[in-house]
Amino acid sequence: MDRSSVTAAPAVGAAGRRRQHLADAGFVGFIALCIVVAWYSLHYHGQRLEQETLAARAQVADLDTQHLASHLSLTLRGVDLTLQTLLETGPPVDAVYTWNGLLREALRNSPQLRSLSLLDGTGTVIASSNPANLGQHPSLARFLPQAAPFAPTLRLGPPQGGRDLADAAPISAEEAPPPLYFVPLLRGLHTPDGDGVYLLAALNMDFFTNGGALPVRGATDHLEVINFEGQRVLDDDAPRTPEMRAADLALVERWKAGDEHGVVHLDTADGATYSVAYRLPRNLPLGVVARFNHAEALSGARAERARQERYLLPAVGLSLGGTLFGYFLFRRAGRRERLAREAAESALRASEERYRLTMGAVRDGMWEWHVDTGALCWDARCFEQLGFPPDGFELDIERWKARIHPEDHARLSPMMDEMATSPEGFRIEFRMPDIQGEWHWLEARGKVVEWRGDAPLRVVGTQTDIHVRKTGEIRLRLLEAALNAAANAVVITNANAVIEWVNPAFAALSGYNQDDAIGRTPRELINSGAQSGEYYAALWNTILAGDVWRGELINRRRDGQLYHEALTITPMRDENGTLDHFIAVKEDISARKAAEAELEATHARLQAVVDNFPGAVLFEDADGTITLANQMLCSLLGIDERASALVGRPSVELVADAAPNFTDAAAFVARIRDLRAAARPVHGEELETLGGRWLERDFLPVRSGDTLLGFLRLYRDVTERKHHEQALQRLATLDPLTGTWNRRAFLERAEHERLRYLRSEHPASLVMLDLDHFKRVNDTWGHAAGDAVLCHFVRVLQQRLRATDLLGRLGGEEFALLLVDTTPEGAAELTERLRAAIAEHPLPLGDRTISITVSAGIAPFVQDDQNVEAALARADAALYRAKARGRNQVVLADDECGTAR
Ligand SMILES: Nc1nc2c(ncn2[C@@H]2O[C@H](COP(=O)(O)OP(=O)(O)OP(=O)(O)O)[C@@H](O)[C@H]2O)c(=O)[nH]1
Repeated sequence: MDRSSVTAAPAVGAAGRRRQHLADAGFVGFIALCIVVAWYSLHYHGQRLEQETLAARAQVADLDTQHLASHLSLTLRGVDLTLQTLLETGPPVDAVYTWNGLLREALRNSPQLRSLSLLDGTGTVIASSNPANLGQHPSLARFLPQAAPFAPTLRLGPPQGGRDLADAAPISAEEAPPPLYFVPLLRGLHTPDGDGVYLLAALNMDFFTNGGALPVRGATDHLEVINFEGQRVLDDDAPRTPEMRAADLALVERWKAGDEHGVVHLDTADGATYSVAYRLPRNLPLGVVARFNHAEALSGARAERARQERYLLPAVGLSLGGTLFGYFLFRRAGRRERLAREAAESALRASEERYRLTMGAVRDGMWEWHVDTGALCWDARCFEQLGFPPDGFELDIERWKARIHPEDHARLSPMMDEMATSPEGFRIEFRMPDIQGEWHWLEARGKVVEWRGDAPLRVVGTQTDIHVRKTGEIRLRLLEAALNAAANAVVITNANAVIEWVNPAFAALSGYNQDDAIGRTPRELINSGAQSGEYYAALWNTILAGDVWRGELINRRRDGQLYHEALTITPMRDENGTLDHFIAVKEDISARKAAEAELEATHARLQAVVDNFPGAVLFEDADGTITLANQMLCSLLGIDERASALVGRPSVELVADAAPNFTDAAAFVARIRDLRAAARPVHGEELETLGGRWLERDFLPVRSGDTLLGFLRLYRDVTERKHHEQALQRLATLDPLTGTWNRRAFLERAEHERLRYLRSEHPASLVMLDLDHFKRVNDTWGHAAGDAVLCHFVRVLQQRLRATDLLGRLGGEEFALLLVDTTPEGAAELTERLRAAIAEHPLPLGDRTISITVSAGIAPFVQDDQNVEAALARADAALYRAKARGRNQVVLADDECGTAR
C-alpha cells in the first residue's frame, strides 16, 4: 500500500464537506430559482392576461363596429327606400300641400329622421314635414357619393349643426358636432316636365346615440362614425385631438385603398395608447371606428395582477423560505450525524489502512462482498495479481463465479457453508484467467463481519497470488510422477552422498527400496569393488568440480549378483552456488554388455573362419566401410598391407589401390561400382592380373529382411584352372602340327563369317589349298620331313596373310583359307602370290632343300550357299581343276555354274 493511500481518509472528509457545501449552495440556488420562476410566471401570466384582455376588447370593438355599421346600413337603406318610394309614387311636384301631408305621414314612420323635405330643381324646399323648412335653400355641396344632379342615388351630406334645415349651420371637418346636429340625405329624381326634384331627409344622429343603436361605452371607450372626408358624423363625446383627427384621415386612406376592417394602434402625445377597430364598408358612405384606451381596458386586469403580486409572491416567498429554513435545520442535524459517522469511518479507515499496509507488504489484495446485493469489490492489488489495471473488469459475485475455472467450482459450495458456520472464516484456492487469458492460481481467505440475523450480510477478506507456488507444486508432482515412472533408476543424494530419494526403478535395479536406501550411501549399498580407487577418485573430482560425470560401473545387487550400469551424475547447487545435491541417473546395461560380449565372441569366431578361408574375403557395410577382411585379400589383390589395417577404411580406397594390378584397371573400378549399385549377387567373374594370374570373384549383397547390411566379396586364385582350360581349348580348336585352326574350328569360324557376309554383303572368298605330290615327299624324305614341309608351308602362308584372314588345316596336306572383305579378283591375286611364294621358298633340310608347290581353288561366298560346306565344295571343285590342269596353279570357281576359270 503506498503512502498516498494512507492520507486518503482526511482528503475524503474534506471532499465530503466540499460536496456538502456545494449541495447547500445548490439548494439555496434552487430556492432562489424557484422565487425567480414564481415571479416570472406571475409576470408572464399578468402579461398574458393583459394581452388577452386587449385582444378580447379589440374583438368586442370590432363587433361593435360591425354592429353599428350594419345598423347604419339598414337605416340608410330604409331612408333610401322611403325617399325612393315617395319620389316614385308621390304626387306631382306642384301638389305641395299633398306633399307636405305625405312627408309628415312618412316622417311618422321614420323615427331616425328629423324631417323630410321636397326640393325643386333650384334646391329650394317646396314641401316639408317641417313647415319651418319651406323656402329654405340648403347647400347641396359636398354630398357623397358625387353624382349628377337629380341622380336617383342616396347621397350623404356633411353634418349640419342645428335641429333642421331651418336652423342648419355648417360644421367644419375639424370641429366636433354641436349637441344638436343632423346629417342630410339626398335623393334626386328627374321629372318629365322639368329638370327634376330632390327629397332631402335630415338624419337624426341622436337616433343612434340615444336610441340604443350604440352600445354602452366606458369613459375612455369611444365609438364614432366618419364620412368619406374623415369628418365625424357621429360620436359619443370622444376626445378630439390632432392625433385622433390624423388617425381618422389615415383610416380614410385605408378606406380608399379598399381596407374594409381591422384594428390599428394609436399612441397619443399624452402617453395613452389606443386600439382602433374600424369597419369601412365599400357600399356605405359612412365608416365606423371604435377606439378604446389600453389603460382603461387593462385597469381590471392590472388590478388583478397587482392583487396577485401583493398576495401570491409573498406566499411563495414564505413557503420557499420555510423550505429553506427546514432544509438547513435538517442539514444541521444531518451534519452532526455525518460528523459522527465520519469519525467512525475515519477510525475504521485507519484500521483498514493499517491492514492494507500489512497486506501491501505481503502483496495480498483485499476484497469485500455484500451478500444481500451480490456486490463484490476488489482493491487494485486483486486486479494487479491478474495483470489488470484497477477496476479492470466489472465484478459482482455472479461474475466472479463465472470467471472461476470449471474444475474449481466444486469447491465453492463448501466455501459458502464454511463461511456461514466457521468463526475462523474460510479459505479457497481457485483459478481465474489473467489478462492474457491464462489460468492463474489465487487463494481467497474471508470472514463474515456483518450479519443479518443468522444470515451473513458482509464478508471481507484477502486474495493471495499463489500461482508460482501452485504451479511449482504441480510441476513437482509431475516431475515426481515422471521420475517414478522412468525406466532409469534415479538417486538423489546430499552433498555427502547420503541418499535422500530414490525412484522405484532403483529398487528394481539394485534390490533396495526407498526405505532401505534413504539415509545410506550408494557405496554402502551397491559397491562391488570391481572399479579401482582411482576410478572413483576421478568420478568425485569431476562432480565436486561441478561438472557432470558419465561412465559405466559394475555394481552389486542386494542378492549379490553383479550388474553393469551406465551412470550419469549431475551436481546441483543451491541459490548461493553451493553444491548441495547430486542426481544420479542409472541405466541397467547388463543385457547390453552381455550382448556386446557375445557379439565380440561371434566376431572373433567369424574372423577365425575368414582368416582360414581358402580365398580372399572382404565385407563392406552399406555405407562402404570395410568391416571384415582377411590376409588372403591383400595378397590376391596385390596390396602390401595387413588385413586388420583395412577394417574401418572405405572400400573405394581398397579398390583404387588394387585396380592398377589388373589388366584393365578402369574396368575393375567401374565393375565394382556397378555391382554395388545393382546390389544383386554375381558369382564367378574372372579377372586377369598383370602378373598373369587369374582371379575369380563372387559379389554378394547381404540383407537382413529388406535392409541391406552390406556386400560380401570373395576372391579365389583360379590361375591353374584357367591355364588348363586354355590348353584344352587349344587342343580342341588348333591343329597340333601346324598350329592353325583344325577343321571343326575353321568351319565354325567360316560359317560365322558367311553369316556376317549375308548380313553385310561384304565380299569374302574361300580358298582350298593342296600341296602337290606330297606323297612323294613322304616317300622320298620320310614322314618327319613331310611334317616339316607342312609346317614350313604354313609359316610361308602366315607371313603373307592379314590378321583377319583365317587359315585352317582340313586334313592331311589339305588347307583352307578364308579371305574376309576380299573380292574374287583380290582373292585370286593373293592366292597367286601365295602359290608363287611357296614355289619360291623350298624347305631347307640339311644341306639340301625340298621344293614344293601348291594348287588352289577359289570360291567367293554367294547368297545361294546354304552353308559353308557348299562354298567349300565349290572351292574344292576349282582345286580339282587346278590339279587337273597340271598343278601349281590357282583356279577361280565360276559364280554361276561352279565351273573354274
Ligand atoms: N608326312 C606326312 N604325310 C602325310 C600326313 N598326312 C597325310 N600324309 C601323306 O600325304 C600323302 C598324300 O598323298 P595323295 O593324297 O596321294 O596326294 P599327292 O601325293 O600329294 O598327289 P596329288 O595330291 O595328287 O598331287 C599320303 O601319302 C599321306 O600318307 C602327315 O601329317 N604327315
